[in-house]
Amino acid sequence: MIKLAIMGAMEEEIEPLLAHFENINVVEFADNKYYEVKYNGLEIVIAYSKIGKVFASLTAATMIEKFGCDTLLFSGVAGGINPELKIGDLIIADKLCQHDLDITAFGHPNGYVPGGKVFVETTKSLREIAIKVANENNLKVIVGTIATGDQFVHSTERKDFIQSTFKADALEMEGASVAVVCDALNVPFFILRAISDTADMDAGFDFDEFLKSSAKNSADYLIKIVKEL
Ligand SMILES: CCCCCCN(CO)Cc1c[nH]c2c(N)ncnc12
Repeated sequence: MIKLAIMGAMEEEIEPLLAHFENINVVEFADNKYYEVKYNGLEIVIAYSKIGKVFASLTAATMIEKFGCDTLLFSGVAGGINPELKIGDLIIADKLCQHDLDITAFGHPNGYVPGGKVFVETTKSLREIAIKVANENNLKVIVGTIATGDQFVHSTERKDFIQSTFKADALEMEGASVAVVCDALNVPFFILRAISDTADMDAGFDFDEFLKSSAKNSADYLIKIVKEL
């Protein structure tokens, strides 16, 4: 029997998820709120971390170490890099990296530190369930690389650096840290994002306009996946 963690970074990313549940028990811990529900015979813990890699690491580790979750699904929005990704489109990460982790001064590649690895792969079996659900629901999703960093990217210069350095298809601010935590703790995980902007000079405006609708796209798809677990 799996105990499922469902995580987002912002309240707007989990609000459309919480809407599916009732009898929610709220646990306050480490400056955050964890929402416990039962659904389809599953025990689920839902939380939003707050923005950025540090908060996301704290929440992912807490859901696993304190709440005993043994599978983690992330739902949220992202900036699109791959021109195939339009606002509202869905991307499933097959691997993730940290675009702002940089000790290149010592000859190391971008995104690498000793003992770490540039790319962390997500769990294949969870991706396969997600693809099956997408096919059954006629949903267009792409599978690709997501780059994570502690900055809201709103310039083609930074976007182009991330694309050329990591061949990333989308970018955001939490996924790779969730990946490192789950990988280290041996917990299967899945990262899903819907595009809210294209990380260029219009990113801020587009993000404000499309956060809600894109977060709902991601959440609605995630719920369909949860039903298959
Ligand atoms: C109040 C401002 C909240 C920004 C949080 C954005 N999330 C971070 O995970 C996703 C995201 C969407 N578009 C992005 C972009 N262009 N750069 C970085 N991250 C993103």
